[in-house]
Amino acid sequence: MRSAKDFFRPLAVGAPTPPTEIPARPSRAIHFFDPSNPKMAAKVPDMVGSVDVLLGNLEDAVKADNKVAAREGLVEIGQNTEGLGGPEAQTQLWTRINALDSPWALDDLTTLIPAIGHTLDVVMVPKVQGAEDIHYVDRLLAQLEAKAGLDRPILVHAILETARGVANIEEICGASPRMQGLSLGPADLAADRRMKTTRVGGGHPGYLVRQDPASSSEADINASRSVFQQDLWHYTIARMVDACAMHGIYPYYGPFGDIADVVACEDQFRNAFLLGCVGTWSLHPKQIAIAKKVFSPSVEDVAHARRVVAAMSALGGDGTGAVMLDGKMEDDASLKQCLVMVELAERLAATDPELAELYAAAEEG
Ligand SMILES: CC(C)(COP(=O)(O)OP(=O)(O)OC[C@H]1O[C@@H](n2cnc3c(N)ncnc32)[C@H](O)[C@@H]1OP(=O)(O)O)[C@@H](O)C(=O)NCCC(=O)NCCSC(=O)C[C@H](O)C(=O)O
Ligand SMILES: [Mg+2]
Repeated sequence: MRSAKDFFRPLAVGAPTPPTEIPARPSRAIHFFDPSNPKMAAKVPDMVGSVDVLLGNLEDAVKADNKVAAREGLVEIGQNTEGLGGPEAQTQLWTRINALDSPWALDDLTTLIPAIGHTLDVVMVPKVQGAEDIHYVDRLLAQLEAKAGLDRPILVHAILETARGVANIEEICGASPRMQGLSLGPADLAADRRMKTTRVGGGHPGYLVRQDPASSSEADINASRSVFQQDLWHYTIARMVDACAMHGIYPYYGPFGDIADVVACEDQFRNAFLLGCVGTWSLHPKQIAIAKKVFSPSVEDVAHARRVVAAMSALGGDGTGAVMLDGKMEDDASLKQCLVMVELAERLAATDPELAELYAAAEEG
């Protein structure tokens, strides 16, 4: 275990100082593209400015024969795309490297950091099993940053895709000051857990609770009864939210593979938003708008939150006391929730003019 005094010291001579806080940059949609796919790569410049994060995916969904082309394609994009990546950019540049036990992960990092380390904001690491995986990436990044002369640390994001990773979730989140967040990897996680599903994220019609029968007679048991589909991912997302909040980092949903079902996609994203996630992955251009809508607080919620803040301020501004608003009691605890909402809205509005206009109109109206 590292001593508390060493925790914020660089892990290599000449590497940038690790961050003491992870900036809350907008990251509602982490849009995945395959840099070896010319059609997808061609769309990247037009997406800059309108999506919070563009992620060059090097891992699953990229064919083995294209691994080198994907890495080189990402270098080309990172070096030549105006406005993409870096601390001031509206659109961050992330990558998902190959798994640490694969033949490609080492070359991914040793190629990308010298070539585009100055614009690369976050490295997403798949199939993280425990703190040891983060420690390995942490040290290697420090060495590569020092060698490349970078002046800011690249952050690390872990995907939860194994039962061991979920069991070690708190130690993963706290393994390095570089840890930026966690995403759910529902497809790999389902396989590792031996869940009996075949989907990439989302619900399952068989995972349900049925209304009690009117009586224990055979007729009533076989009668039609309401069923309520449950969320397969609730437990894991809730664990992620708590572990991330405890460590001051950010939880994200992950992939929703049924690209055609935009309605269920929105529902699944909203569940994650309500539980505390700050964003999700987008696999197809049409999922970007869904993610941006869901992970931005609604105009109605922001308007209500502002009213609570104003009512509690009128009471003295120190959070003590209680008021009635629309028949409901508001106090310090609801004020704190409302401040989460208002602060998120302000942060998003600062980089999203459309949203800024909507929130401003609600304030005036
Ligand atoms: C899912 C797709 C294979 C669908 O592609 P396609 O059939 O080409 O869709 P469309 O014909 O509707 O595409 C319309 C045009 O848009 C371009 N396109 C498609 N997707 C993207 C994209 N992500 N970024 C940019 N541009 C995109 C198409 O090229 C078409 O262009 P044009 O012909 O010029 O009009 C495809 O969307 C895709 O591969 N998406 C990414 C998949 C991915 O990244 N998967 C990995 C993440 S999920 C995962 O790994 C699981 C996880 O780890 C876990 O364990 O749970
Ligand atoms: Mg996966």
